[in-house]
Amino acid sequence: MTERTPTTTAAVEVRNAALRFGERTLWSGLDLDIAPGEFLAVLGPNGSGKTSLLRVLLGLQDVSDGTVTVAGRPPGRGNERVGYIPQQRAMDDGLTLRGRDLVGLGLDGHRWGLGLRGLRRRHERIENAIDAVGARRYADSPVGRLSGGEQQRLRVAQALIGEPDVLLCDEPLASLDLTHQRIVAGLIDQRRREADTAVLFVTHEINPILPYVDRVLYLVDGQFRVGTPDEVMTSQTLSELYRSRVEVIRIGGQIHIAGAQSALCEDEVHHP
Ligand SMILES: Nc1ncnc2c1ncn2[C@@H]1O[C@H](COP(=O)(O)OP(=O)(O)OP(=O)(O)O)[C@@H](O)[C@H]1O
Repeated sequence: MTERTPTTTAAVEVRNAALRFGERTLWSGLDLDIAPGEFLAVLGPNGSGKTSLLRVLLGLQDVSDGTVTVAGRPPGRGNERVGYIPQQRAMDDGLTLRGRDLVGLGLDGHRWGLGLRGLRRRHERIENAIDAVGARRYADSPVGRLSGGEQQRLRVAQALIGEPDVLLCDEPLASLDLTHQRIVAGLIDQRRREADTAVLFVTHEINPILPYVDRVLYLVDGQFRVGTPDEVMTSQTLSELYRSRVEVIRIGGQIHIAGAQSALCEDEVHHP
């Protein structure tokens, strides 16, 4: 096990940050502290800058203004304390990499020392990660042959094996069936409860993760709101953000959004 020092400061700190591409401002004046163990959902229509925010936190994109730290450091720079679950995409059928090797890639960049002891520790960590996501049955299969849900469980194991303090998830439930959505969302929630990992979860559909969400960051066309789901997911707040009438309806513990504006796409299938 990696030694964990208790974190008292924010896991992610964003100060007065802006991101611009040419004339276009995706967001500006963004202040955000994400606490250890907090689950933040990042919502918004296509092109509002959700993935770009993750890219900033991964160190793949510089902010135009302001400052950002992730797990106590500037983003990127080989920060082992950050896990990333990319958008679900089917892997190439011909990919012969085995499940356990895919999971092991999540340990690259970690120091294991030389010799058998290091190898044994690495092996144990991989086995534990595979068990934690219930992927033992297909851990030795070529990943290209696995179903989307099985592949996604392995990606979760790969992201969690480094014991991250911050977990960045980019629509990890897209194209999973309801059962697998529940399983994957539950695994992510379990991690933050057991290990105080802060979670940033980009999604178009809040309902599968609603029981876990502490706060929402909702981005629309350069504007944003941050708050609890009860504060942000209201007709008034979303109408202000979209600058047109939007109805938020809560039925059976779920949130449904209806709006005149075609830009709204929370209830549509996304990224076919
Ligand atoms: N490096 C770049 N240069 C110029 N424009 C960019 C760059 N990266 C992203 N953009 C633009 O910024 C906007 C936001 O993109 P981003 O992928 O962050 O949106 P998103 O909210 O994740 O959208 P989606 O829901 O469709 O995934 C898009 O219009 C995109 O074309």
